[in-house]
Parts: sequence; C-alpha cells; structure tokens
Amino acid sequence: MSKQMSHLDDIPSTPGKFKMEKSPFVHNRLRWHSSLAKLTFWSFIFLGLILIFFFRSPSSNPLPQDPSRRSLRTYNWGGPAWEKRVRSSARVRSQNGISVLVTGAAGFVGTHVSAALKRRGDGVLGLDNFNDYYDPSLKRARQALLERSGVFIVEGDINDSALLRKLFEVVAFTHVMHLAAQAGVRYAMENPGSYVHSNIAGLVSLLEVCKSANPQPAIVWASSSSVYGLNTKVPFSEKDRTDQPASLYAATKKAGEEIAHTYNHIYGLSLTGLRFFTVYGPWGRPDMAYFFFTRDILKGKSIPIFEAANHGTVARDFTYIDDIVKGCLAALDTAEKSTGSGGKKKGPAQLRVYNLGNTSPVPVSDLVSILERLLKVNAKRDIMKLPQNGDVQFTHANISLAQRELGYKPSTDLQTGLKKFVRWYLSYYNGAKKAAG
Ligand SMILES: O=C(O)[C@H]1O[C@H](OP(=O)(O)OP(=O)(O)OC[C@H]2O[C@@H](n3ccc(=O)[nH]c3=O)[C@H](O)[C@@H]2O)[C@H](O)[C@@H](O)[C@@H]1O
Repeated sequence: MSKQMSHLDDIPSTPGKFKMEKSPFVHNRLRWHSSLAKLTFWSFIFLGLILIFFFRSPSSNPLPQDPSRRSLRTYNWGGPAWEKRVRSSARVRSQNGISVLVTGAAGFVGTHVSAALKRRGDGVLGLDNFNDYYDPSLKRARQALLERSGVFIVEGDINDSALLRKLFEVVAFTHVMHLAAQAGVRYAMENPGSYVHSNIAGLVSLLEVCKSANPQPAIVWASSSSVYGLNTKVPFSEKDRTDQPASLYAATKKAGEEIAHTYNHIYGLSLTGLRFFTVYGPWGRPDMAYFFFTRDILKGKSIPIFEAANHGTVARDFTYIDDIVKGCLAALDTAEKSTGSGGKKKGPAQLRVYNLGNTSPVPVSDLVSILERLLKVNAKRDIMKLPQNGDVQFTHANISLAQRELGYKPSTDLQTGLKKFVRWYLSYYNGAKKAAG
C-alpha cells in the first residue's frame, strides 16, 4: 500500500506541477534520487530485521532451522568454539579406537559408559537434554565428572534433527550408543507423552539422521527387561514372547525394537538392542527403589515394599552397573558396520537383541535387609499390594546368548554392588551437605 502511494506521489497530480523542471535530465535525476533513498531505507529495515532475528535466535548455527525445534526447549549450540570442543572430545586417542556419540551421557548408564570408553582411548561425545525427571543437579555432577576426563556433553535433545545433523557433519562417528530415554515404569501413568517423545519420536529422529549419515554408524541402544511384560516363562530368553507389555514404558521400548528392525531392513543400519535388567550402582537414578529406599531409611521414613497376591514375593534380577558397562562395550566392539550409505541400503546388516541381567533374582525384601545392614539402620517397612500400574512380579534373565556372543559375564552380586552404592551415596550426599553448611 505505502509503496503504491509513493509511486503515485511521483506523478504530478495536476499538469504543470513540475513546471520549473525544464530539463528531462533534472526530472530523471530527482526520480532517481528518491528511488535510491527508498531503496536505502528499505534495505536498512530489511537488514535490521535480519540482525534482530539472528541475535534473538537461540543458536548461532547458520544452518536453516528445523521447524520441529520450535516445540523444543532451546539450547545453545554451534559456532567455531563449540565445534572445536565437539571435535576434540570425539577424537580417537588409541589405535583401532572408535568414535562414539553417547546420547543420555549425563544419565546413570550414559555417564559410566562414556567414562569407560574414554579410559580406553575411544573418542566420546555426549549428548543430553538435562531434563528434570529427577534432580538435574545429579546430572550436572555427572557432567562435571566426565568433563574432568575430557568428555564434552552437548546440551540438546535427540528430537532436534538439525543438531544431530550438525554433529554428524562435524564428526564421522563410527558408533552411536543410544541411552537417552524416558525411564521409569510407574511414571508412565503420570506423563505418557514424555515416553512417546523420547523413546519413540526421539529414536526415530536419531535413526533418520544415522541412516543419512555417510558413513552410517553402527548403533547400540538401551531396550529393557520390561519388554517381557506378563511373560511367565523363566528365565527370560530373547526367544520368548514380548507382546504383552505391562506398562507404557515397556510398550515404547518394545516399539523401539520394532523400529530398529525397520531401519535395519530398509536402510542397512547395524542395530543392537540391550535389554537391561534393573541396573543399580554409584551415580544411580534417584527414582529407582534401591536409591530412594536408602534415602528414606536414613531419614527414618517408612518405605513401601510391594508384595504380590497371597504374600507372593516380588523379585528383580538386579544388575550392577560395571557389569552393564562391560556388556555395552562388548556390544559396541562386536557391532558390524552398517551397510548403507546416503540413506540407501547396500546389503543385509546386523540386527541383534541381548539380555544383560545378573541371572540371580533377589526379592525386594532381601534388598531392604541388605540396605539395613549396610546403613546400620532399621527400615520402617510398609508392605503394600503390588500396584497394577506397570510393575511385574519378577524378572530373571537368561544371559547365555550375551555370554556366547559378547563374552558377557556378570560378576557382582547384590550385596557387593550395594556396598559400593552405599559408600558412594554417603560420600556424595554428605559432601553436598558439608558444602552447603
Ligand atoms: O529392568 C528394567 O527394564 C527396568 O528396571 C527398572 O525398573 P524396576 O525393575 O521396576 O525398578 P525399580 O523401580 O527400582 O523397582 C525395583 C523393585 O522394587 C519394587 N518397588 C518399587 C517401588 C516401591 O515403592 N516399592 C517397591 O517395592 C518394584 O516392584 C521392583 O520389584 C528401571 O526403573 C527401568 O527404567 C528399567 O527399564
């Protein structure tokens, strides 16, 4: 509208308005001057808008923004200094080392696996969104720990495909250890969307980027013992049925296994799913029973201990973190290369699933007795009916496949593992208290 007006303004409204302009040259020059002024004016406005947009943008990344980012929390990533840190963290420092992108690196298993890989000289880059499902300060403490050993954790979400693409542009990762997930069996009733977001949409977002990467990485990822659901045949073997999940969490992990099949089949991605059995240990997850039992026993608070119908025992195949880490590293080391490139499959690729458990289930009430002895405090036991919101009565892993193919051999019993956990717990939280006081 204003442009039209200004154009109309150039035309004399009455004949003879510009009578004093004798020469057509003068007339043209005037017109030219006013057009130039307008052009300059609009250029400044345009430039101004670009600058405002650029400086308000959460990332200095010059790539076009993925529209899906709009729905995400914004993270700062990009720029030469950031890329330098990414490259340096992912640099392989040993002969035949691998370069691994570890998602969920500030998580419990992610921190331990990242540290172990770095210790052997592999290149490791972490990725984590530091969400507040549980106390983020514990995640920050794990991050500080990794930083000291040279592992950089990029802050971002696995649903941010622009970020993932950028990471693969900067580093040609040979492997991805995908541990980012929404964990926890009971929380799925409270926040079902978070499970779909992380365990399904996030997995697909990651696999989409991996399939197009050149070279494609081999992927090892965390499935869960919960996929066995209502299966009653023990010990659970990889051949058993997994089509009766008892929680949405389990259903999203099972969906992940099917999604893995699809990406392996269509794009030739090498994929290994690890079914973890109730992993525990130092730097663990505060939402897990052994962790909050410890906290509440020390506080003198009563702890809810679940019991199945007719006083039936509830038991878990608790697996110590160091054993899980060995299993993860073995899975990475035995993973074959993906066979596709640039999104196209060139031949059949490896597709595996393994149980990583301890093969010796322990009743939850025994776990509490061990904690009582280690903490030297009697627990206030509140025996409750096993809730019908996702819990299964027992888990028990058959690990012969992992033993055969990965050399997996768990060596820590619950008593020994909990001793290490309690030692860490006391020093971590007493240290924090001392620092605060
Ligand atoms: O192995 C797995 O696949 C899963 O292991 C755990 O799930 P869960 O075994 O239920 O671990 P906890 O929530 O720590 O519960 C451990 C045991 O304590 C029992 N429990 C839990 C909470 C409670 O208040 N009282 C109680 O007796 C549970 O029934 C269970 O038998 C993890 O939380 C999941 O993320 C993981 O995928």
